[in-house]
Amino acid sequence: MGCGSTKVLPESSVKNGYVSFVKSVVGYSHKRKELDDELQKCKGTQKDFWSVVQSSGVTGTQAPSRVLLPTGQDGQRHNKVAKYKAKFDPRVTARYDIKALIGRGSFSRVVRVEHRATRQPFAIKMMEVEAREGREVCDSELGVLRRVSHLNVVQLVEVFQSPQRVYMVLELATGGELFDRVIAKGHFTERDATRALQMTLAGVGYLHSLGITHRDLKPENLLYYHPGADSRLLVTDFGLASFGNRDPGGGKDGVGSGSGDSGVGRGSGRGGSLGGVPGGKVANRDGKESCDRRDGKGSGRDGRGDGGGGGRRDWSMTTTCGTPEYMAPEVVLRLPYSCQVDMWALGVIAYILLSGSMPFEDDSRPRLYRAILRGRYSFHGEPWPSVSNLAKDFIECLLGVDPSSRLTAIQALHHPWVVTMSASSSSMTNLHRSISQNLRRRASRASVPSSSSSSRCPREPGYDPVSKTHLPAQQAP
Ligand SMILES: Nc1ncnc2c1ncn2[C@@H]1O[C@H](COP(=O)(O)OP(=O)(O)OP(=O)(O)O)[C@@H](O)[C@H]1O
Repeated sequence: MGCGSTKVLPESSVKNGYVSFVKSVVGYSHKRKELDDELQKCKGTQKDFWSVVQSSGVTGTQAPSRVLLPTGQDGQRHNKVAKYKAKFDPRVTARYDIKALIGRGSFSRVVRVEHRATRQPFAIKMMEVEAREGREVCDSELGVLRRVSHLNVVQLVEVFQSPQRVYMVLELATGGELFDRVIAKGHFTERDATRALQMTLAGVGYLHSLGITHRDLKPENLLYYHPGADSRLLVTDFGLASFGNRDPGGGKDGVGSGSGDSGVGRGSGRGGSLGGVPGGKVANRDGKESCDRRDGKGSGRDGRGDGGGGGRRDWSMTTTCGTPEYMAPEVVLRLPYSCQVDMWALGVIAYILLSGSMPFEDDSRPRLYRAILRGRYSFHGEPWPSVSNLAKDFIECLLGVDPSSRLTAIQALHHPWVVTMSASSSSMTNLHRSISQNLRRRASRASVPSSSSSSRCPREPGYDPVSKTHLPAQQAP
């Protein structure tokens, strides 16, 4: 979400045409019509489906993953899938039947596949790794995915590699993005918000306990595993993730090239095993739920004890990356930062989840950054008068400009709002109407191109994007 905001990659590569999830939710039907029309026109021609999709502005980010190709175009879909299959390594197609396209990212395409022997569905994320940026994003993603095993983190099943491409076989999430569901439900309360946040916090706390910082948490990267009401939520997209200085594997995973397929299974005991992955999971795959704790926290606030475990993680990262609207002040300032940047992003997500609007938003990137640095946001307008004070306190505890003042993931899980609301069974205020209205309002504004939407974030150390000057190395936000 973010007004045509541009994701800032660790290197200077910038994702073009990044479109907000609000547009995806509200504007998709319109785009879908345009896409259908365009596909009709090029029926029988050699025009590539992807060029149609791209020129129509319907990207993987925009299109809800369930809506893959236009309906009523089955013949054409068949041709396109056939054409698309040709891009797959024969080792992959020998094992998996490519069914349909789910979406595409900056360096990737994600398809729905079926394992030929077990008929189990999976997703395959195919990443182009010939260019440096693609390889780096892939290295990062694979480095994390190889190490993780948790119910709320997307699970890697196996990997195939060639010099040009890496194919990651992942568990398939069919439940759509977090906000698809908020919109689709027609009814959304604080209890619903806390349940989504609980699952996200469990996944993020697990990552932090391994020394992994996601660095690009936002609603588009939170996918429901299945369409049912009891579905778990998965944290996905580790292209910007970092191990900081605490790489449990003793170094960044290289993707390698030209090798054969490789089982994964690291730490999860499931390497190369295709059977039973989606269905056979048990809570907390590795049996651990130790989350990070920051020293000096969790003592003075009721209900915010951290449950113990986990020492202070003091690794530092300095690279500016992420999606501007979700960037923590210390990232904006290019100060060394920690996994607490994810907690800031979760504060932004909680704010959006409860209101359908963004805490920090501005067409002008410098003004946006200025608001972030000041921690300036408000609880004015609908539906905030109907939102509980505890919910607002939760957000305030995450959107602290000083990273050490923010709750950690485990502390956030113990915040009284999360604990009481998620357990509540009484009916609560339906926030859906206000949320939808705010999302729609944003979407209509987002259709006006922003002057800052394609600008790049300079990467020099100490550069202050607000003043456009260089700051002293350790200047506090
Ligand atoms: N395991 C999965 N199951 C179902 N859908 C998925 C899965 N992984 C990714 N997707 C969907 O595939 C699409 C492309 O995802 P991908 O991670 O490649 O790119 P992105 O996150 O949209 O963009 P970028 O990587 O540039 O940030 C998205 O719509 C995403 O929701």
